[in-house]
Amino acid sequence: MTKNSTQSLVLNGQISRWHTFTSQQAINEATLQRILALAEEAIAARGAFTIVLAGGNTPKQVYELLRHAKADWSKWHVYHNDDRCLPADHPERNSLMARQAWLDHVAIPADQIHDIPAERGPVEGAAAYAKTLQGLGEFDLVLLGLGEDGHTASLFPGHTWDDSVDAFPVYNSPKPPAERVSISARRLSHTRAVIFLVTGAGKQEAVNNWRSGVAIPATVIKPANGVDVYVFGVALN
Ligand SMILES: O=C(O)[C@H](O)[C@@H](O)[C@H](O)[C@H](O)COP(=O)(O)O
Repeated sequence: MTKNSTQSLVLNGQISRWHTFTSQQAINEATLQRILALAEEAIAARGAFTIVLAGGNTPKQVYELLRHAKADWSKWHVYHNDDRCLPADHPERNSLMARQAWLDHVAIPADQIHDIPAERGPVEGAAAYAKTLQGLGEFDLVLLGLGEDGHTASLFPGHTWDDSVDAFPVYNSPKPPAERVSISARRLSHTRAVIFLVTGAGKQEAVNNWRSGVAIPATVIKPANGVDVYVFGVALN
């Protein structure tokens, strides 16, 4: 048995389904299988699969599993939900992590991998990415992480963000670096599926707040089909 339970909640207008796993391997494998299943569905239905990647450390092991997966990579289109305003080859860049762990090792056409040009700075990078996203319909899957303070993507507590645009500049991020580019909450919510990947005791307080109705930034992600939250090493009190 690799999964403990699934519970559904409706809080702050967000539908969330909580899936707890009994090991890091189990949560990684379940995430991999769900991504591949959603890709097959999307490609069968619409001839393409559009995925928006999470940054940070948590998803890296899943990206490493994707490196060895069998998929019709020619139909995959990859975006990022945020990135840090650092040089493109900086080890802290989310896009570099995804390329090294996975994208450099599979045959997704180069023009179907859309890094955020965050090296151009928050304003230019956001404007360029908003152009990249223009006219793109519903995403098929958005992967998201959760920060200890309840942030997701680069939507931080106490910040305001412009939901009239698809991508926006971030300043004074409490998680270094201070300057970033993020897809907006509204645009991240325009998706057929969301998986939050949440592991480790450090996320316990954020999960407790989320599940007790505190409007942490993760709660602004409100796709019509709700969000799936995959957790390991965090108690669902
Ligand atoms: O640029 C980033 O860091 C991410 O966009 C951020 O939202 C991340 O997903 C969370 O902070 C969780 O990070 P970990 O997975 O490293 O805990």
